[in-house]
Amino acid sequence: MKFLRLKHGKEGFIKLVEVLFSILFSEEYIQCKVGVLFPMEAEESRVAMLTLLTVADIEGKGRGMVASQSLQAGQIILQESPVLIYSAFPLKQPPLQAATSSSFQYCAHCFRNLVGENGGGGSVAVTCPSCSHPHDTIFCSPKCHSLALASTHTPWVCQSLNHLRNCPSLVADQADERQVQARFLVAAYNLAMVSPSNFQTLLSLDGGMPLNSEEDTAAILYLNSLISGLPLPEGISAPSLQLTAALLAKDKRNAFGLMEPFSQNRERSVRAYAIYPNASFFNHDCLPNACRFDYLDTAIDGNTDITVRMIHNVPQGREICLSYFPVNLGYSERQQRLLDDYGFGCLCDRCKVEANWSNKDDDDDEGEAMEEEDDEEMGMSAGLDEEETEIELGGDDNFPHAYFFLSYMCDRNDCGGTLAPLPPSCSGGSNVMECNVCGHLKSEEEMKCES
Ligand SMILES: C[S@@+](CC[C@H](N)C(=O)[O-])C[C@H]1O[C@@H](n2cnc3c(N)ncnc32)[C@H](O)[C@@H]1O
Repeated sequence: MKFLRLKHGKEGFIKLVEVLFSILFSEEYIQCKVGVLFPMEAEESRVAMLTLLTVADIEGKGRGMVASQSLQAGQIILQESPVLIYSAFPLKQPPLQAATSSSFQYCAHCFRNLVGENGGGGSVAVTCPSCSHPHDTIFCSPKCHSLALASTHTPWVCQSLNHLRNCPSLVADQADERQVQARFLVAAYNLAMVSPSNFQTLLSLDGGMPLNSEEDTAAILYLNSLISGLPLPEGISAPSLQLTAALLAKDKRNAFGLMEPFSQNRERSVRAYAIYPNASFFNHDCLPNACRFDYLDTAIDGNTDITVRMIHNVPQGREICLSYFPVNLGYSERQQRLLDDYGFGCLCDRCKVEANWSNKDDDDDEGEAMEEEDDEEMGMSAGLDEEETEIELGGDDNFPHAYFFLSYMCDRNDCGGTLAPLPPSCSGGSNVMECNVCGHLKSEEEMKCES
């Protein structure tokens, strides 16, 4: 098998991994400066990808993405593959009757749905012969299986997941979240072995999260002892507590949830988590100017790629931000989530305005606030033409972002998605908006009729 061949036949590679581990597991590494750590080829590929965007220091936010040139509504500004991807399902076996809603349904490598209209599996699906719970590790095709053997599901991953699934303290006593974190750590340590440069990229991401609580500390201690107990390849020592803590923080701050398709009246759950090398530089804004699309169940290659598109035009030099959650959340919930998950309080223009709203603790849905706005104000905002799609935050002190909600919020029930125009063609910008959650396409005419 590939892993064993590497271990016994390619001493040079193993030496490299050993050196890497010995550096990585030392405390000094975690305190090193990022620039020093990128290998040349990773740095070069970043530069090549980022012709439209520049990574820059942004006051109070660390690094961020800035437009290197003016960007047009709908323009694709970033499309890239993950450096790391792992299942969002706990390790424990679901009861048989729940199997249809579990990881049984997905390819363990590309995470496409194995059933349903886009199911990639069908009769060619392959089960991992070495997994103790083979149903947890199904691949949609022999191709995905062989790709996984060399990357996401190496024999070491297979052995480690088997070990963890048989660990009663994890599968019986720990919360689902802990089991998913254990999956992440296995994926991350595997990355160090199969792609040292991608592992370095992972380590270079933001994640100096201070421990929030005794619970966090206990979780890190527990997970580190769990991972230290895995059968590590010869010559590789157990990971340090500091490295495990740093990896968990990087995951928490940078992982994107790849979601189940939208379905009305059903809460959307996460199918897999993915970490992208450049998309991780986007900071948050509660009124974003770009948004992400993913097309996990498409049949074409690159289904786990992230695509980031501009919501509206922005000039060169402007910071490009995403919203880390649906934009229709209320002020208090947004602040709480950012504090809990990312360790910062949001000071964006929208939050500055909403901080002064007297009912900010009750604002669980911005849509309601919007409906209370008078028609005149809404009509005026909706009347702005394409040339002026830069959002004006100065107009109305009470609800200056009404224009954003009217123009860029999906209005389908329970969706909460953001709309961005389809990519412009050589004949000009598109006037069809796509929702990044439900996928609904809406023409400018429909939008005008509604307003
Ligand atoms: C996905 S990373 C974004 C890139 C990051 N700034 C960096 O230096 O690599 C998320 C982290 O960026 C910072 N951040 C993002 N948006 C911010 C904002 N609006 N205000 C302050 N900090 C922000 C927080 O530290 C957050 O945990």
